[in-house]
Amino acid sequence: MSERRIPFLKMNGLGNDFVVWDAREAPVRLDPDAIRQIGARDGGIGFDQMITVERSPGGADAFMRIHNRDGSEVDACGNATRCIGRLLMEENGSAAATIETNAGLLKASATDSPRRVTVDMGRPRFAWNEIPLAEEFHDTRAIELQIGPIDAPILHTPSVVNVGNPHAIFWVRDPGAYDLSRIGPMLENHPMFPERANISLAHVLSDDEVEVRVWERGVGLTEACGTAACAVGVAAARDRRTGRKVRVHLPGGPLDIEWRESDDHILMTGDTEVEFEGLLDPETLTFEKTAPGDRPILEVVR
Ligand SMILES: N[C@@H](CCC[C@H](N)C(=O)O)C(=O)O
Repeated sequence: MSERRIPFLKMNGLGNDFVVWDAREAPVRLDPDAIRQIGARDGGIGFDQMITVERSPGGADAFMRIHNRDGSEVDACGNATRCIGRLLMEENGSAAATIETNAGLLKASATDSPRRVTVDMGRPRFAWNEIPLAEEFHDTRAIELQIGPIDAPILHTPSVVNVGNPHAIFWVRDPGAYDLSRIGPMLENHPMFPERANISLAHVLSDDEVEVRVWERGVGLTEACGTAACAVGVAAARDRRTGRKVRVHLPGGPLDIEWRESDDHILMTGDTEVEFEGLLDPETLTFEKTAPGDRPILEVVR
């Protein structure tokens, strides 16, 4: 057993779950193999993303580093931003927190419930080379891409958008009717997406409600994906399928998305949950759950 076991928190946003380390005082370094091992649902801690809270070089309350369960480092995670926002607001005793990410500086703010958090995810990007796509398209509301037989495609002409990470959204009648665990990997790794992509199947229910299932890049099927909800909200409004405020229903629950007209920013509001605390042995990669203490939550992971 290693002398220094690393404290962690297990959290989730609508079932999209994370292990969280506080690396502001002492670095936490885990290579992709270790991330895959501890992220595994069978035998590991089990998570969709690993979140490392670090000191912010840009002067925000903290920097948030994001790894997918496959060990890849990525730039954005909407649900984790709400979770880390909640921890930082609790730590600072304030109603707002700033979070630096590789995708930019984000702001979390409190709502009338401590577990419900709003995050300003910044502006969406629509240019083909910002998604990025492998081919030039002037109109990214519906790009030429399809899978299945040429004359009877299974899915086709997705909207694409980057909200800190790449998303493709297929508009369908019934998201539940597709075998997303089979189709998802094909689309995630499609040559059109040089950095791979998060894949959503979306059905517009009304002017302010959309139902969505997501295949996340580097993870697979998840209960919810905050950036996918943002991407769907923006793509739906851009195409006049809905208004600029929508409730996105994901398998794990709803997220409220507003694409604000005044500054083009996307606001996302939804629940966060603390599941348990634990200690990881960085040598053996084994862990144990520990009893919750009576202290600010982020102190637990110091
Ligand atoms: N679960 C996240 C998204 C995490 C990153 C994504 N899988 C990617 O590779 O871009 C969310 O809530 O946004």
